[in-house]
Amino acid sequence: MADKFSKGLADVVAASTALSDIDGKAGRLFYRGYDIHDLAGRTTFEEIAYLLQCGTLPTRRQLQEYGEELARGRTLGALVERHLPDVAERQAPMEALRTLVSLAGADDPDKDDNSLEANRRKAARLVAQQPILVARYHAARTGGKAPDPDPELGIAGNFLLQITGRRPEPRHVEIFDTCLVLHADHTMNASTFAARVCAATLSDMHSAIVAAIGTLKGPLHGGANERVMRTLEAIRAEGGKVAEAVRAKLAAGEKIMGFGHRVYRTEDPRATHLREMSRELAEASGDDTYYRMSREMEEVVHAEKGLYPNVDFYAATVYHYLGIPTDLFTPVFSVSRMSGWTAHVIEQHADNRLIRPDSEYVGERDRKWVPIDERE
Ligand SMILES: CC(=O)SCCNC(=O)CCNC(=O)[C@H](O)C(C)(C)COP(=O)(O)OP(=O)(O)OC[C@H]1O[C@@H](n2cnc3c(N)ncnc32)[C@H](O)[C@@H]1OP(=O)(O)O
Ligand SMILES: O=C([O-])CC(=O)C(=O)O
Repeated sequence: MADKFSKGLADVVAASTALSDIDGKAGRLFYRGYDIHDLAGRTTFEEIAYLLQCGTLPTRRQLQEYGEELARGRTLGALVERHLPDVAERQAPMEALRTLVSLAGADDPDKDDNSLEANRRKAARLVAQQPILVARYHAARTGGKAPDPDPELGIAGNFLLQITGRRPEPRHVEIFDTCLVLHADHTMNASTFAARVCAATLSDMHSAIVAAIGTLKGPLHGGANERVMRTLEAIRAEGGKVAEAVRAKLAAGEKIMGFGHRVYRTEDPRATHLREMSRELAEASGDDTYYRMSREMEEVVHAEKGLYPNVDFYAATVYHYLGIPTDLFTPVFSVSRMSGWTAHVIEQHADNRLIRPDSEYVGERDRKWVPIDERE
């Protein structure tokens, strides 16, 4: 029996990892030893996925080969193709992804193989397929057809192309690529932990990813980015009184979406980049209302609660200005985090032990069993 109970496993070290590291006091984040500030804006998402899954930043040749593997891997299987229209009609985006990734597991050529090599191949396919699943889902529900991926564009550019139906501006591609880089991995966040718990039973890669998608969906985790935008939209529709709206929410005991973090005690280093990209896109769009509202919200929440924005806060307006539909914000998060989740499953399988914590029993004890006819 463990001697200490920590609600929400706060401050409990639940795994060892060589993938990412956070200094919550200093507000620093590292992927495999590289400072996020050195990676953001300088590396593509494909380089980061390779870094997480293979351990080093790729050479040009390795990146070329990895790009070819991703291009081959993005073809969807027969089961996914068959069920996609129904799923798009009946399920909300994150539910749909949970279903479609589960179906992709049945289609996967390595489905019965948990070896390191098979896991790496599955990881590349999952990274390649996730943006396609989101785009195809969106096309199916809107009755359109997603444009074919353009071999000149990477994952970021092709995603914007397929979602908006237009060839994206080069700067928009750079910005979105940076967003994907910033969301790729984040130590023992809830969805990654869920993936590792599943993988630690020696279950397969796709099962672990389905667990992760279901976990990312929640509003206290990845689902917050969509809620941020909905909050901004609602405040704008009611006259744009940000300070008043925030104070009313706090007075009602509501949480302000996009603020606070379990680990950071200062600014989330990803928010620093996202704020700047939001500002740039807002100014270029000719309507910076949502950016200005976000700045004001940040000031009020800090003054009232001492809380900082997390990764979900400015990601919302960045995606909005890039023309991504609001209900696809959390799916976009999953497009990036797929690189981290899959790397964590590889890492878990490579040095496994069942994850099975203890619980503190708070129920009644010593109750007497009573036959069913004598119960009241
Ligand atoms: C990618 C991501 O997952 S980033 C996080 C995305 N989630 C959100 O943005 C949702 C809003 N934020 C939150 O709910 C929390 O800050 C979490 C879930 C991120 C972290 O939760 P925890 O570490 O468990 O902190 P907890 O919820 O206990 O908060 C500590 C205190 O700060 C308050 N607080 C924390 N976040 C907020 C917030 N966003 N708005 C208002 N108050 C907040 C809590 O009410 C609590 O106050 P109390 O001690 O007076 O009860
Ligand atoms: O680490 C966390 O708890 C949440 C988070 O910021 C992430 O998953 O990116």
